[in-house]
Formats: sequence, structure tokens, C-alpha cells
Amino acid sequence: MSDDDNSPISARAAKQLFAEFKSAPALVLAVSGGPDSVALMWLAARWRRSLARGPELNVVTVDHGLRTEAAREAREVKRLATELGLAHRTLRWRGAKPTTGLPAAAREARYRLLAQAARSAGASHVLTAHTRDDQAETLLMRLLRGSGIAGLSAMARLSMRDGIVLARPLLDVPKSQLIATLKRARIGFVEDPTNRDASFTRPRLRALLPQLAAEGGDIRTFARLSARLARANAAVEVLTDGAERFLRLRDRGPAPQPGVRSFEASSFASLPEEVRLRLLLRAINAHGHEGPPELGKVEALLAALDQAVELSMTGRPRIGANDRTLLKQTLAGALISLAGGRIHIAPAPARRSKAGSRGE
Ligand SMILES: Nc1ncnc2c1ncn2[C@@H]1O[C@H](COP(=O)(O)OP(=O)(O)OP(=O)(O)O)[C@@H](O)[C@H]1O
Repeated sequence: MSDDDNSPISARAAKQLFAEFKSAPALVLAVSGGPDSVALMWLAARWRRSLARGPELNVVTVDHGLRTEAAREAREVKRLATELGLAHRTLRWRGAKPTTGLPAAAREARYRLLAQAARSAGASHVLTAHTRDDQAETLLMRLLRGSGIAGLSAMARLSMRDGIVLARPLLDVPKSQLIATLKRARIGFVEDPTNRDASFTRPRLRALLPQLAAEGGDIRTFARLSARLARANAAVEVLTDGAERFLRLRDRGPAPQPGVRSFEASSFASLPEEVRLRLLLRAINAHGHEGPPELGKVEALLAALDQAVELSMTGRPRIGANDRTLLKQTLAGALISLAGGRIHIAPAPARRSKAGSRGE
């Protein structure tokens, strides 16, 4: 499918887009009322009608309680869903809303509610209507933040969330085709004004896209770049799995303590930097209790660790040097230390209050 393709999506093309969901028991369609997700609903309904047997389709709209028009938009989605013969639910995001990081908090709440709706409907998948345009914007946002290969891989077609598969069947479809599909079907849709609100990063970047396209970087180029990086990322993940096995096989140390990840420093040092970084990240994610750390902080930790390992391997041995702790740092609720030629990653002890730690 090309970017300048303004042709509606044919029933045959849609059949391919949804083929992998044919034997699912039920699906949740995440529909905001915007053009992309209304097109997803219309395409999925047409596809389902063409099947003798197939999944039950449940349309879900989340009302974040942030815009007054949201309730009306949800009713409009319900009306259309009913016309198409589909079940519809509106779920509300209740509770206090943060003053900063509102889009991220709203997204988090939305995915939580969608996963809950899937569980209660017996659905295996939640389908969203992310398009190739969304993929390009995500890549650009992450590029500006200086993300690594994993972040620049942007959105995956399939991912897991609370035991439910999050699927993005339209990830390689340009938005122009979805709009053309709705026009042909004479279906109306609403445009969320926050999509053009220049106080948010994504709309500002979206506004830059025509200029970048004029320089040759269109959404197809960006989406292709993220697909290439996703491929490279998957390969590095497999290498990291292999490195974990290699470290276990080479390890002549004592049996690992429960709840602590530990590597032989000399074997760890022989691995490529990207793999060392991911091993650290995995161990911190597994044993820390403050969520994933920032990539830059893991890079700084690895640099300090590399230096300490190098010193421990090349420096002059002193009496008792073997057991000395050469590095001790906390990151994202994990305690990382180097002692006795081994790197240990364990849960960090709970932080003491300021008064308790004064003078230490
Ligand atoms: N209020 C909503 N109710 C149900 N589904 C929604 C809602 N908002 C968004 N979605 C689903 O998510 C898709 C992406 O929407 P949008 O691009 O606005 O999300 P976002 O805030 O950028 O977050 P992300 O892209 O990370 O999901 C939509 O196509 C739709 O399938």
C-alpha cells in the first residue's frame, strides 16, 4: 500500500488484514470516533459479515472525562456500531487526573480499561486503529528523544498487555486510505481537536510531516526505518538471550542466591556493549521496583561498571582485594554491585527517611 494511495480498502485487502484473528473467540475494537478507528470498525464489521463463523466483535469507547464532547462522540460510535450490528460499551476513566503528563496517563488508563473490557468479553485481542502515519510520528518523537534501537522500532504489530494481545492490524495502512474508505461508505467521523493542539508534541511533529516529505522523508520512509530497526532489535534480543545462556554455562561461581542476578565479571566484560547494556537492563527490570530505568542512566551505570571491572582485572591485587566491593549503585530500585569478581543485581533496600540516613 502506498502513501499517495487514496483508494478505499477492498474487502479482499481487509480479509488479509484481519486473517490472523479469524479463529479468535472474540475481539475488542478500540473505537474513539475518529476516522481511523471508525474505519477499523466498519472494515471489521464487513469482514465479519463475510465469514460463516468468526469472532464476536465488541466495540469499546473510552471516555477519559477530559472533553465535554466525548460523551456525545461515544454515543455516536454506539449508534454506528448498532447500525453495523455490533455490541458497544463506553468505559469511563474515573478518578483524579494528573496536571502533568496527562496524555501518557490517559493512554495508560485507556489500555487498562480496554484490557479489562477484553477480559470481561472473553476476547483474546484488543484491536486499535494505529496507522502508518501514527508509526511515522512515533518514530519521529522517539528520534527527538534520542531513543535507542528498541525505542526507534516504534510500535509492534502485536504486543501483550495484561494477558491480552494488543493488535494493530492497520499499522502499515496509510491514513489516506482509511479516509477514502469512509468517504466511499458515506460514514461520518469526528476529528478530536487535541489532534491539532500545538501544546502537545505529537500534533507539532505531525505539522512538520509535509516539510519532511518534501525533503524525501515521507511516512513510508519512516515506517520502513522503524520496521528495519525492529528487525535489528529482535536480532539483538536473541543475542542477549544467547549471552544469558553463555554466562550461565561459563559460571564457575557459587549457586545463585534467590532473588539476586549475578554474573562473572570477566565473562560479562567479553560481551559487546549493546548486549552488556541489555543484560543490565533486564536484570534491573527483574529485580528493581521502580519501573524501567532511563536508557541514559543504564549507559552511565555500565560505563562505571566497565571501568570498575577493568580495574579489578588489570589493577595490582591487594590483600583482601578479592572481596572488596568495587562498585555499589542503585538504579530504578535495584542495587548493582561488583565484588569478588562478580556483578550482582538485587532489589535495593527500601530508602530510609532523610532523618534516618543523616550523618551516614
Ligand atoms: N477514547 C478512545 N476510546 C477507544 N479507543 C481509543 C480511544 N482513543 C484512542 N483509541 C484507540 O487508540 C488508537 C490510537 O489513538 P491515538 O493515536 O489517539 O492514541 P495516542 O494517545 O497517540 O496513544 P497511542 O498511539 O500510544 O495508543 C485509535 O485508533 C483507537 O483505536
